[in-house]
Amino acid sequence: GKNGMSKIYWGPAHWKEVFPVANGDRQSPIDIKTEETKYDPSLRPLNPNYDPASAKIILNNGHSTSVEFDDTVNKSVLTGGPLSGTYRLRQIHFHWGSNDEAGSEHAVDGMKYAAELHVVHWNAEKYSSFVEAARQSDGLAVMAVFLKIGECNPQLKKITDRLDTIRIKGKRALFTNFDPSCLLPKSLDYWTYFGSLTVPPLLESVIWIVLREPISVCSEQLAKFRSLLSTAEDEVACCLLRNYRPPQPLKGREVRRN
Ligand SMILES: Oc1ccc(S)c(O)c1
Ligand SMILES: [Zn+2]
Repeated sequence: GKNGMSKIYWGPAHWKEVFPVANGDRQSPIDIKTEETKYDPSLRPLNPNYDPASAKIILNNGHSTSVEFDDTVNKSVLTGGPLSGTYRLRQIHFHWGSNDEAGSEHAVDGMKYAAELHVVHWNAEKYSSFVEAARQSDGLAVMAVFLKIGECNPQLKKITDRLDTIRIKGKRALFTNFDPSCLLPKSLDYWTYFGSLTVPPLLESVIWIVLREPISVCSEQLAKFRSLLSTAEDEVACCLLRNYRPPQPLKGREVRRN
């Protein structure tokens, strides 16, 4: 990690030294080459069904900001799409860059968006906890939504307006009555492939569902994400300017589309 003294930057290039799976066969994110995606008629429509009462807190964990949901019961779930069974909503979080030109993790024909939202679910039908599911090849389902620079997003404002109260790493605040469907685009058309977490421990347990239509975000809203701190109270302040992992080798994987 970073500290005031020796600036040891623990960036993505170093992760393989501690997590060898960083060089695995199903790492994320990837650059989606649209001409090579394969239409799959067996893919069903996505069916997100979230209860706003499930939202609990908004958190700065030092490498992103997340909204955490009550995942002790099947109140907010995702079914359909490529999924067999019911996946329970756990949290949403964001990835962004130090400028508006890059920041998304997945790319589309080499093009990056300004940021990316991850809506994280776990297979509560087969496994008894998120931590157990995160170790299974079909344990997690993450919906990725691209954020494209444009109009300020009134739904995203509910989140960006609270970031000044959780600037320091480890800070959290109450955050309820929030249905993350409000951050989804009109079309739920998607690409899907088998991948991993994009942050350490980079576990290869994610069924990725990347929505093809982006939502909008304005520069001022992105600037608020960058003003979060990656450092705790007792450390020299360091801004969370960027937290996206670059695209990883496809290693023969197929990307399907509905
Ligand atoms: O639980 C998760 C944490 C981080 C990331 S990038 C995920 O995709 C899931
Ligand atoms: Zn993520």
